[in-house]
Amino acid sequence: MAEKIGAEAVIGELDGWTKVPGDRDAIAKTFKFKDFNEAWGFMSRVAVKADKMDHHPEWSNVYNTVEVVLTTHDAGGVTGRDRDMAAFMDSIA
Ligand SMILES: C[C@H](O)[C@H](O)[C@H]1CNC2=NC(N)=NC(=O)C2=N1
Repeated sequence: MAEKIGAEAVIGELDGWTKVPGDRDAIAKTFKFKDFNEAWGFMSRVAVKADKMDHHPEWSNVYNTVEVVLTTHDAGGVTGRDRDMAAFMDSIA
């Protein structure tokens, strides 16, 4: 199982990610795109990556905005898998 490293460690390394409020150890970011087509393209690429990694975001989409929360349920918090997924999202957004 992936080891919990914690939200604070990861938000210190990445731009624009924050710890979710409350007790839950998870990181969040809101991605804004030009329009729905750009947002959906991003989600499609992330979906392929998530399927390959077997690591899945919690997310929602409204038009050009994608809100993402990442945590590792199995580990009860943020792990390197979340950091890798967050970095991938940043690299293609
Ligand atoms: C059985 C399967 O590998 C697990 O349920 C995976 C799937 N995707 C997952 N995604 C996330 N974000 N956290 C997990 O703990 C997780 N576990």
